[in-house]
Amino acid sequence: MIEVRDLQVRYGGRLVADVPVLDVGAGECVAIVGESGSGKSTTLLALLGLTENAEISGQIGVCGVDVLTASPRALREIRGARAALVMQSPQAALGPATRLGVLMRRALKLHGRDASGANMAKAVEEVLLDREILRRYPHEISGGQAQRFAIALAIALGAEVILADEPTSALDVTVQAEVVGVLRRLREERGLALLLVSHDLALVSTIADRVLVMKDGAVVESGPAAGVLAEPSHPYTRELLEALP
Ligand SMILES: Nc1ncnc2c1ncn2[C@@H]1O[C@H](COP(=O)(O)OP(=O)(O)OP(=O)(O)O)[C@@H](O)[C@H]1O
Repeated sequence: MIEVRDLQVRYGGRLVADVPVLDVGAGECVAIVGESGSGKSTTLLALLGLTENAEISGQIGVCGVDVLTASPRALREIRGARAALVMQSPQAALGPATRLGVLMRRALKLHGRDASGANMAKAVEEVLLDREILRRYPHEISGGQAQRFAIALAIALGAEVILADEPTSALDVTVQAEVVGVLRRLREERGLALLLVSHDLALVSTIADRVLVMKDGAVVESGPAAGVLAEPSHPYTRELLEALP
């Protein structure tokens, strides 16, 4: 679902992300962890061709599409429906003026998907939200509800890949556990490929198969999550682990 080779992203000549290999198959979950500024979000955005003013080299394949050479039309289909991006603060992206149900219906129609009320309610309930939320405006919901709504939208669109940036940063601990449970279930039941970006190694250890540890734009360690967490080989990974509460 995601195949990256020799990805390098530069801003003004400065290398901010250098990722030699990143693969996420259907039903797999890979996490990128690292401190603020290490290049995690840049890597995620580059996968969908969403980095502005960046110089990018290497190869990026998402859902079989070569992102760096794809037509605008192919990129729109990937970004809008097949590979969904769940941001840290999705409320800003949702805009203030339109009810969530209307937003969802528009997106579904735009991509030729099932825009029935039943399909929308099913998607919303799958992420443990009440279907009543479809009548609300974005400013009337919490950050955690907004993240779950973004995941519901991805489900309704039939996304194959979810790219999530700090998927639980806006949530309290109980809701965090619920969202992680939802993501885990989605990958098991729907074979979704998940790429998560997180500071939170504890969260990562409960859901990811593999982990990439980034520092100053470079991947300093990668491998199966259990191995990296149990026996980190890089001092930086040990530091991240020791910083856990
Ligand atoms: N549009 C941009 N123009 C110039 N530099 C940028 C741009 N976006 C990010 N950077 C720089 O790239 C580096 C990596 O940033 P990035 O947001 O990818 O890190 P991160 O690991 O995701 O951090 P955080 O956890 O805080 O989101 C930082 O030094 C940042 O200042």
